[in-house]
Amino acid sequence: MPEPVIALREVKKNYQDVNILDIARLELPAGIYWLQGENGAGKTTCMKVMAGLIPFKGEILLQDNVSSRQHPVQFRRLINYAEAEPFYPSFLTGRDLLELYLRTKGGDPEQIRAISEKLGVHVFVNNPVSSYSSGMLKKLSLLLAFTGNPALILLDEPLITIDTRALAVLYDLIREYNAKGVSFIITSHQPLDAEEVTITGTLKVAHKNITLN
Ligand SMILES: Nc1ncnc2c1ncn2[C@@H]1O[C@H](COP(=O)(O)OP(=O)(O)OP(=O)(O)O)[C@@H](O)[C@H]1O
Repeated sequence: MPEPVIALREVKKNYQDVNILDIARLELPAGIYWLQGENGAGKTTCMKVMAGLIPFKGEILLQDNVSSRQHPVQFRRLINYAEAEPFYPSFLTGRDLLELYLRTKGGDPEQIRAISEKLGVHVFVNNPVSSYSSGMLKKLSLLLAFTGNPALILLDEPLITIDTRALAVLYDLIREYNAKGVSFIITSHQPLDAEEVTITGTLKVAHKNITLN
């Protein structure tokens, strides 16, 4: 089996006393994965755990040797996450956030400028996020997910709220970045368009565990 892009070992996540995830072992080779599960099954929790954004028990390895425990900074640089319902401090502009991400995550500013124009973010990037519609917020969060040099990008419900033009751009980006070696895990209650992306496998979250098909 090729080197996994992400490997989970004995990962457990509780909210207060309630156990939400209990994953003994999961290894994913590079690819594009559709993460499925019923409402409340734990998909968003799983993504936040994978991205190192919330505390959990156990360990996650990226690219076989970057550990969530031993190399937390390097770990977070290799993984990007776009929230289902992004929320940013209202007084910031899209440009403030973009500059912060480019400063902390790095990556090619020209490439991000090009994506911004394709998604139409450049039109409103100088306005405070408090003035954005839900679709504009979503486009900004998707743009931020392509900053840096990630090995894995987690997209939580990326298909909802964006217009059809932005959706076509997003599918192009997923294909383009995947061809460059970037893996994706995507949650969606709607099927991903099989003509736009070839899914490597489906991941099912159920009974606190994740299975790969
Ligand atoms: N901050 C929190 N504190 C306590 N419980 C939480 C918190 N966030 C999520 N939960 C609980 O964890 C479980 C999993 O929630 P999660 O948001 O991960 O599900 P999901 O699969 O993404 O659902 P959906 O498809 O509805 O978005 C749910 O029972 C939810 O109530």
